[in-house]
Amino acid sequence: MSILNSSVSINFVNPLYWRKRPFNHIARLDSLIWALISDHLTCGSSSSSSSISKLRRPSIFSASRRSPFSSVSNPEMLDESKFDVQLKLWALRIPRQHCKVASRILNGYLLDKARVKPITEDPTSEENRYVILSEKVQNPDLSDIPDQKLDELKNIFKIEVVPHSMTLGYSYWDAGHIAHLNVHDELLPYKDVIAKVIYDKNYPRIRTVANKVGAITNEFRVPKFEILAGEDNMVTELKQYGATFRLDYSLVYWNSRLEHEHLRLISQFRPGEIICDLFAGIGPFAIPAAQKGCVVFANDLNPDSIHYLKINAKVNKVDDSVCAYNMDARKFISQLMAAPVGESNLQSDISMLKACENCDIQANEDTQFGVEVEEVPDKVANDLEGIQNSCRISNASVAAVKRPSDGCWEENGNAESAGKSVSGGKKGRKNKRMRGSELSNVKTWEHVDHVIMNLPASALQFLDSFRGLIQKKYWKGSLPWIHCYCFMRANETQELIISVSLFGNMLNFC
Ligand SMILES: C[S@@+](CC[C@H](N)C(=O)[O-])C[C@H]1O[C@@H](n2cnc3c(N)ncnc32)[C@H](O)[C@@H]1O
Repeated sequence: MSILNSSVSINFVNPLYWRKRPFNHIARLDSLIWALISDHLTCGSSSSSSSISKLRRPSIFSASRRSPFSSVSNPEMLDESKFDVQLKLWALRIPRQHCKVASRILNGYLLDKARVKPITEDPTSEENRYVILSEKVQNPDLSDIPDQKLDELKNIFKIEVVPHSMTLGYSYWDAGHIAHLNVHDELLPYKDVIAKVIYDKNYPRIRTVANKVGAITNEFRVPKFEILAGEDNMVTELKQYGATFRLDYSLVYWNSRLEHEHLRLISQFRPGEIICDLFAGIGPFAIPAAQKGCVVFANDLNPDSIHYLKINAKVNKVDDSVCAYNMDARKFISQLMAAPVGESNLQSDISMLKACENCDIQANEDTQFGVEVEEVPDKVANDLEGIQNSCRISNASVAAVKRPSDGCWEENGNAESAGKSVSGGKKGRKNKRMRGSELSNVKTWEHVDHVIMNLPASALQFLDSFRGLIQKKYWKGSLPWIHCYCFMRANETQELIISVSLFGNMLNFC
């Protein structure tokens, strides 16, 4: 069959992409530090104040964005309004007596911002209040919220959705314990004094001041840092749209500026869908997708990323629906989606198992944030069966794996919703969270809804792994969406990239 049967979406990442994104908290921290640097240098010496006018602005202040500083040599002129972030959200207008129970039901879907209450007064009536929904609820039809929760709400009151906007301003923004700098060449002679000022003025809130050195060249896309002041500890915790992420900046890839892109893509997923993330990092697609009720097979070549991905799955209580793998993406997808055919597949099952075992979390290793992550032994019913059994499944005894002809979700007596899921995943399986035993029945050679390939520098080169992978005799329902990120040079067009990537790789459905 021809390529037309494959559904591939290529997300073009324009080099200016990051600059177009709204400020995020890391960038904002850069700005605050920049203010501090400016302050220190202008106040500290007259010669440095003259050099300040020649200083290059931090990268977030691109030509397309005005600096928050009207005059960089005068910190008094800091334009705080430039730090404003406008949130356009949805809220439920609810009789005030039902707010408490509504908040309980909507747990995980409420606005989750430090120091901001998700319940506020209705400006039009004293009898009601607004329950503000999180950014991940993007549609006023509330299709991002599980049906079961909506049904529960509807049994109590009539749901009324209203738009709600709010501004998080300069005073709102806070920073984690790491001040992460990107000191430009002109400032390098001052780097230690800059770090000392930041550290002294902000300790104990900021306990580590680190500077990024050199360009990122390694395959794991991890920047190198030098510690300029404080303790050598790059482990931190941050939040994105309600999910918590732990990571070691010195070991894994992380870019807070991708938050909106993560959110945009996840808003396309429906509960019950099967997602494969080939370059998952520490899980910014995988964790929220699982929170939405998807089943996620997440892979990354960097063992440290997988270590934190597993921790993050546990911390966010979705470890029963995220399977983590530590392999090269090409091998991962070929093994994940290949139909089981006798002995050759046994080999791949075993290698998948090994890949999983290699990155097991050590018992009680990550205790610094007060959560202990325990070793959960792999429970695999039968090595001869599908590779999905190689997931580390907690709190579940794995049910006997069904033959490919069995309905994916029959176990719930919900074959119809299974049918929906596999035939294009309109609404999935009623948003029910996967349990380990159900997860073990997912057959990724029969159906996958979305594949994420977020390694813009080279993801296109992995597209040929799909050639001949999907077998018509096993496959059920529509073909997967392949979300493949790439950079686009000025002299390239979307059409060119699509034609080279797709026809060059001859994606097909055999
Ligand atoms: C640009 S990062 C994206 C990570 C994550 N999706 C995110 O948004 O934060 C790309 C990831 O691909 C991983 N990676 C690089 N080469 C890989 C390969 N051949 N197979 C699997 N993962 C790979 C890196 O370790 C890195 O975590």
